[in-house]
Amino acid sequence: MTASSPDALRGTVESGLAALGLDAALAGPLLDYLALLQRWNAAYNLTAVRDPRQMVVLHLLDSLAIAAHTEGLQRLADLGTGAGLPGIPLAIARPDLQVTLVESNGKKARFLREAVRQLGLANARVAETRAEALDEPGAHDAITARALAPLAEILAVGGHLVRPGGRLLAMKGQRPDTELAALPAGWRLEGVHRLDVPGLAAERHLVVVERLS
Ligand SMILES: C[S@@+](CC[C@H](N)C(=O)[O-])C[C@H]1O[C@@H](n2cnc3c(N)ncnc32)[C@H](O)[C@@H]1O
Repeated sequence: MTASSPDALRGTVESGLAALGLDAALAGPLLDYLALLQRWNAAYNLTAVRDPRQMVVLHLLDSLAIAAHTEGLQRLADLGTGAGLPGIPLAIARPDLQVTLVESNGKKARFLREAVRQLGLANARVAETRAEALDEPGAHDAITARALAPLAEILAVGGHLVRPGGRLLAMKGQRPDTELAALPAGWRLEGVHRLDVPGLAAERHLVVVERLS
């Protein structure tokens, strides 16, 4: 059995889910998403990560490492979601969470619509638009962003989507101290949380910023 065989991949997903305190039953739909992503990636170039085991760790498990921080949220917008990261794994893991996948690139949005349809994700929808043009002021409990922009820029393009008291959940590598020093007025740093991504040695952090009332 190689590290990328179907059984090995399932094992990596299941042990990752266990480490994150998530249900092993999520492995099926997560692997369905991965298969779809691999299939479309051949023609659409959706992600530079092509090795299946790397895709499990860097995409699925990395996204799910913030699942615990979405507890209690009802509406979330994932800005610059690309191929659906972290939005689709979160929508799979949290069927009670309404996820809006915000993506301006037409090819990626097309993939997202197909993924939502084929995976039967009733709690996810695609907004093919730039985040700054999304006319849903204060409609979301939180916005997420991974590999999108510095914190101040994320808030400039998508801060209007967050309700007062709601949050930005920004996924970062090393602790982004320079970005933290440049937070705009009207926002308060709630915390910087170290993320443990199963199978990943690199440092990962989640920055949580609250919109003041
Ligand atoms: C580097 S990719 C990251 C994708 C995904 N979040 C991930 O972690 O794999 C950034 C994505 O954001 C999209 N994007 C950039 N600026 C945007 C904006 N203002 N509104 C919506 N999407 C945007 C790009 O089209 C691209 O797909």
